Amino acid sequence: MNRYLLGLDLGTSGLKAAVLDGSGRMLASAGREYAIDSPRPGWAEQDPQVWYTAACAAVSQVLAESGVRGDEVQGVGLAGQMHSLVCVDENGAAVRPAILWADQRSAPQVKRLNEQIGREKLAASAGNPVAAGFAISSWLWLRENEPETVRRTRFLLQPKDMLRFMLTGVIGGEPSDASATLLFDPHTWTWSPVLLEAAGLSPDRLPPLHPSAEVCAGLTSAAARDLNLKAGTPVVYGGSDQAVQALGQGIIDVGQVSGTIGTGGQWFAPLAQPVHDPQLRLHLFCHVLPARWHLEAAILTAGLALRWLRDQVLTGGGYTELADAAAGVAAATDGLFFLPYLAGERTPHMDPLATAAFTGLTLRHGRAHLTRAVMEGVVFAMREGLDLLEGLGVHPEAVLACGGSNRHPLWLKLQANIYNRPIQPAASPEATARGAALLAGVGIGQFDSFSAAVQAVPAPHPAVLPDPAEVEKYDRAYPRFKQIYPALKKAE
Ligand SMILES: Nc1ncnc2c1ncn2[C@@H]1O[C@H](COP(=O)(O)OP(=O)(O)O)[C@@H](O)[C@H]1O
Ligand SMILES: O=C(CO)[C@@H](O)[C@H](O)COP(=O)(O)O
Repeated sequence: MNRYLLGLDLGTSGLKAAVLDGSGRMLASAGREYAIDSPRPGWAEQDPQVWYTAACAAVSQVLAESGVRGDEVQGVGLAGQMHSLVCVDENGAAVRPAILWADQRSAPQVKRLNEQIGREKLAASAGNPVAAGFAISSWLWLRENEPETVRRTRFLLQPKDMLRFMLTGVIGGEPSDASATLLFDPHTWTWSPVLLEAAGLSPDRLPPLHPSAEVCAGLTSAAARDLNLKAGTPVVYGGSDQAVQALGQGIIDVGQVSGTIGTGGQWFAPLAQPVHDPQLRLHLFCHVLPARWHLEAAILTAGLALRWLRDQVLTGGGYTELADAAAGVAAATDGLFFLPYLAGERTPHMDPLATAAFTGLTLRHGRAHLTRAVMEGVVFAMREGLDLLEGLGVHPEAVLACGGSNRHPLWLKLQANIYNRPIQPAASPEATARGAALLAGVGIGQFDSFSAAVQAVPAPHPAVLPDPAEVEKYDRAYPRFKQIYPALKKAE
């Protein structure tokens, strides 16, 4: 009997599935998109049933495309969008739609929580800043606005924990996602008494926690029928999409660092000890490996800024055409800068009200200059995250570049020159679904270690090296970029 692994990546805009063979090589991947519901401005919700339906469709397709039979799948792993809140009743049924990480309704609760707990206590208990859309903040909003939801809620879950419950009938959680709720203490790997008290929650309202790679339970007969898999197939606890993506890219050891420019931007740096930014501009979360943490910088609008420019401003072009033209104009083009805070910002400002701006516009500037400024602005914003990592002792020799931005050489060159480091473009698409399947492989004993699991991750493409002349230009421009946010804040 062949031994195949299935990984499910429950993302914000869709669910992806991947099938790996026994060595960890990806045979096929497939996905289904879904909407983000916004019943009021600033709200972002999804009905968990939509995730389940997407999982059924994506799994059917990936089995068909890989030629793997459902009964040949030996283990299922999960990854999920982080921070979000799913409230379920005593039968595990969703009490209301999930409130997603992108939801901004809880900004007033965040402000109050910060005042009530204070930065020092927050740093000691959670090692993290609180943000709107994190489970703790959304829960505090529910307490003030939906008492009936609060009364009916038995467990607070994360999205992939909800999907796992729908697959196995078992409620549970694991550290990588738990640490991103802000109800968890990443120093002790347990729910935090300080934060639970602040949220008015008793610990039994949170799911019991298990290692990410541990088998939770087998697929129920009903789920097996819906997914065309075998009843009883083991499902592991899974992990947060950032940590599982890192596993799927082979980033498990200290010193390896990835920088992602997708819709948003993220830095991911594994740690052997928990270290947090005393000013709470970075996140400290648990990895999916035991006794390993990671620092995360989260930039809310990265590639999305180019999409905004393409769709709302310079209508009519494609990404490639725009970026090709931008490659033809000078670096840090004539003093034109773009601050990419189109939807507020997390790292470094943790300011949901931050806004975007072009500065230095003149009659000389056209499509190509605007595009270049937008792409440079995104990479400058990422550099601020890298600087914070360096301040905490993370000095990567090279950066593994991930995300849709790898599709254009200008994005890669800008990263090499603005970070002044070799950029290795990741060769592995669908790294999160791959990582989820690898986690299942560890859980069922197909791989005897995480290091063995990542052996089949494809090596990155050849590195893009910094160009000293461009590095010098960007080193001069970067301090000017950093002055824009405080200057605009002062002018408000
Ligand atoms: N051909 C291209 N040229 C330049 N940029 C691109 C190209 N294709 C994708 N991108 C960038 O990648 C972003 C999408 O990244 P991706 O990782 O696919 O998104 P997601 O976060 O939804 O998975 C786009 O918003 C765009 O900025
Ligand atoms: O906010 C974060 C990480 O802190 C995101 O990684 C979310 O977890 C959602 O990811 P996508 O579904 O957009 O990939």
